[in-house]
Amino acid sequence: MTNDRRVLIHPDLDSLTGSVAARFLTKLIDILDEEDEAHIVLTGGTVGAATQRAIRDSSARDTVDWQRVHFWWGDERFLPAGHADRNDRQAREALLDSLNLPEANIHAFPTSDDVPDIAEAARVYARELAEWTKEGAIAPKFAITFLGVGPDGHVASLFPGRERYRSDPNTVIAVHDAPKPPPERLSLTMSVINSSDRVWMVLAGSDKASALGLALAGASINEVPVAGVQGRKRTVFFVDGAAARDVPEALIASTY
Ligand SMILES: O=C(O)[C@H](O)[C@@H](O)[C@H](O)[C@H](O)COP(=O)(O)O
Repeated sequence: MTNDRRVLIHPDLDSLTGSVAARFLTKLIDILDEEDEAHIVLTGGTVGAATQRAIRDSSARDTVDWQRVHFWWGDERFLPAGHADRNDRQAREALLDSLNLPEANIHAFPTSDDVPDIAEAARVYARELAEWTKEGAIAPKFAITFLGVGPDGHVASLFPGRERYRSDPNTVIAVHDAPKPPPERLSLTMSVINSSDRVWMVLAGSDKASALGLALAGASINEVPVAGVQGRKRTVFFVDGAAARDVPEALIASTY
């Protein structure tokens, strides 16, 4: 199988999230057969959260040795601890609180009350990433990075027309002007996202169709940031029929 970007089309959101959950748990078991631990990057957003709930509700959930799984985030809203809009709070409620998972395995971005200076918060998370990064790598060995995709084609908190964020040589950036509220966010950079073994994007709804179609038709990363996403081994778009409206036929791997 090549590393070409693959599009898997599902009839609706529920079948999409159920399929991703089943694939995720199966892949994680395979990975843990080979590796001592697995590092996973979670995403914020509604489709990401629905996917997390589907993993939580899967009958196969507890076949995974969660003690050996670490969770990170692709981005975070720069808000105080426990704020309802924080991606880590939403992921804990949707999935992590249901897992037999050590707290030390949860690598959340700093909170705005703990580290009030957002630039320092970005440096704090970059240091934590570095603690788990092997010699010669730029980030921990992320087995799977989940990403939601915005209607404008943003992923994590990398938005169109903000070249300075995507080409930043650091691993974590502070975003001050996010068009998706809240404006202050922290985000992994594209190079870190693309250092992942696998990037799995989850998107549903007709409002995502244009961005996905443009990205797959060769739009620039500046215009449609998702166009710049490429995992080291696999890059998969899990979509529903509405989001797949503009996907070139040749790129459709499966329709369920
Ligand atoms: O912090 C965030 O908001 C997310 O990380 C963001 O990148 C999200 O994944 C997309 O905006 C898609 O969100 P939906 O899945 O809700 O459309």
